[in-house]
Amino acid sequence: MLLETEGLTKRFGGITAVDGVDFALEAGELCSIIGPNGAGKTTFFNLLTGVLEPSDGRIRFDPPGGAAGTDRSGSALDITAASPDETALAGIHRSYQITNLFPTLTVLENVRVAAQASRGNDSWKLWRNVADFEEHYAEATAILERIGLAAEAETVTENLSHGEKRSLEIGVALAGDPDLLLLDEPTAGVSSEGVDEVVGLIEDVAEDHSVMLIEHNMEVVMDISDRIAVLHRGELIADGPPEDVRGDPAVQEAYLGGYGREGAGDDSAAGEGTGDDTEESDGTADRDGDAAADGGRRASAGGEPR
Ligand SMILES: Nc1ncnc2c1ncn2[C@@H]1O[C@H](COP(=O)(O)OP(=O)(O)OP(=O)(O)O)[C@@H](O)[C@H]1O
Repeated sequence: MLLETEGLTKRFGGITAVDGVDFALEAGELCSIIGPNGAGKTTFFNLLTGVLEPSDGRIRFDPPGGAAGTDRSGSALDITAASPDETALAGIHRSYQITNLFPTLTVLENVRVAAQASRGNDSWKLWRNVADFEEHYAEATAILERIGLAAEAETVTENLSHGEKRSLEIGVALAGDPDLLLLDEPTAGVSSEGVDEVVGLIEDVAEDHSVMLIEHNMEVVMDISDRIAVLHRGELIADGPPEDVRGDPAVQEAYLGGYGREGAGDDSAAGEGTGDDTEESDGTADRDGDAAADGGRRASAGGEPR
């Protein structure tokens, strides 16, 4: 098992955002995490990457080649209390829901800086070794080729299209050659033509990485996932292959609201669990319910001290 959580729980005051989640990911899997707004998906990612410390439970990570920077427990690393730097060094990288790029740096520089940072404690010793510096450029250039942005290497990042920025975020997450990539809504806000490109990139990246994906676009989720895990009010209510999850009555009730059910068109949308107000033509869940509260909450979630 590459990643395993046991009774993973996060409480914020009276709210239990992640509630006793037992989850396991095999190496090589592409697993989507779905669920209504506020279900605990981003909190789950924040726990796995050390942005938040669990209130309860454990997280173990067993990268194929081993990893430095965290305590070992048995054969796997116990990363329950690891910091974001430590989880990154262990081999878990992520892309963010809200862009995490340096807007005024070039596309190449964004990936190069990430490649350098992924080397952990050596990253600040810029003068240490010119060869290392060259290596970071070479890695960044190879990543730009892979994500289809080689021609934009010298473009200032803020001038990229939204879809290109999302691809670049995946490129940044790829720097340092992680074992597990966590992608938080990589198609959010991307135009329908752009979505195909981002999805193609995710499929390509999943060829040689394990991937966990938070995604509201059910067309995308059903199409590319090996497995789907469904969170509802912090609890894992379903976990299995797309065809099983799609037909699961509890999932239909909590989130899908008719999506993929017999008689419903494949363009029906996942929703908020009411099944009555979320029809959209692109198969994307309605996420507008409490946009204002959402924005404020995310700002505080991202900045919460450990
Ligand atoms: N830093 C925080 N402080 C207090 N409450 C929080 C914090 N972060 C998240 N929450 C609460 O935890 C619950 C789960 O939020 P989370 O952002 O993980 O859900 P989500 O499934 O990612 O939602 P979305 O699809 O809207 O991104 C919500 O009730 C949210 O308000």
